[in-house]
Amino acid sequence: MRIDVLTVLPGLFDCFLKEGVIGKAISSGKVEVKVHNIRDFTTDKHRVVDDVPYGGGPGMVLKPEPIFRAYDELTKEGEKPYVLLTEPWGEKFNQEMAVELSKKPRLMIICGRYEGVDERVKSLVDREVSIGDYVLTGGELPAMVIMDAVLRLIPGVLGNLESLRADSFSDRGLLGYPNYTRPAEFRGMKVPEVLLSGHHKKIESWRKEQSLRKTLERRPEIIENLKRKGLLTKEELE
Ligand SMILES: OB(O)c1ccc2cc[nH]c2c1
Repeated sequence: MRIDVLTVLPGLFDCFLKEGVIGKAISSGKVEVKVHNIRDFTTDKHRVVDDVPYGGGPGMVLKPEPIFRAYDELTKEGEKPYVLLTEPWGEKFNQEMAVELSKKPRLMIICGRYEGVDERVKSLVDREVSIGDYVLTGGELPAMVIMDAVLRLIPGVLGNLESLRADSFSDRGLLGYPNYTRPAEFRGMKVPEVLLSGHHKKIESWRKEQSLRKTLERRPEIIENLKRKGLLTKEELE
């Protein structure tokens, strides 16, 4: 997969693209991520990327020309990207969307700003996406959240060990089961006996039950959504 990111703050992505699972996936060539400074696609000497909104009002709006120039330049060759715009008012991002996006060969993420982008930019956009109902200073952090959730799903990115753990449970958006490690007792708090039993079938069944129980308690809408889509097995529904 290739991802092109358009942003006025490219420096925010430096650590994200160098460290951890995502950093390894990029350095190994499993995925390609290019971050582009929208300012590099301006033509005036002051490299202006935003302007005051027509009709008045607070803040500044990202101008359409530099973004269109970037899009035209970056799509001259190769497959056309599926274009996302990070916006506070976008469609709520979730695991289902992450799975869908992970199947696209190429993405472009235009990072919105709180004051917004010129409406005409949306003629380039396939999906306006929000990571939640809260005010941020820009769409760069949402872009990193989206990339992290999507890129970890690319075959080979998580590596062998981790991919064994990435079962259909987490990828259906169900909450995880409780995790423990040594010591078996700490300040009077004991690890559940089943996890010490070495009985893999019982452990797997306990973990599934814990995950379903936690999801039902904290995010019942996820269970309802999976039920509606027939994505819960008969055993899981019991
Ligand atoms: O919730 B979000 O995903 C989101 C996206 C972009 C911006 C820009 C300013 N606040 C934002 C919030």
